[in-house]
Amino acid sequence: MAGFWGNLWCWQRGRQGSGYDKLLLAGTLWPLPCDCYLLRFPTGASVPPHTDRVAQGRHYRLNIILHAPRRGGEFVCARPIHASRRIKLFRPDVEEHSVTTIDEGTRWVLSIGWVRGARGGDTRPAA
Ligand SMILES: O=C(O)CCC(=O)C(=O)O
Ligand SMILES: [Fe+2]
Repeated sequence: MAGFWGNLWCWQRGRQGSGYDKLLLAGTLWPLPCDCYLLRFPTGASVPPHTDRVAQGRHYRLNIILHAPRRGGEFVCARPIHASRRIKLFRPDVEEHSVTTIDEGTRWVLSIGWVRGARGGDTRPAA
């Protein structure tokens, strides 16, 4: 957990190692494990298909597309809970998801994740 909080307000490479960066803005452990990231995807970045599993509980994520790139950068998830142009609510632990290559421009996303049913558990950082 020290590693998690140590990353507060520091830009880091995204976990999928595919050219995007993440900034941990805030997080809580109680009453619900929760994290809030700003994600930045420069031209050429993408996210390959993956799931974000948690050790315990059900992981939910609400992604708000603050700024869409000029071309590319589409969120792909076959079974989101809710998906509109700017708002994506999904279960990243069970539904495979990905982002197509950003062909032109920069994509900015506010990503809020939480885990239900995991007292003292841990949320997985976004992506
Ligand atoms: O940026 C996105 O649309 C999805 C990134 C992702 O993999 C996630 O939020 O778990
Ligand atoms: Fe993800």
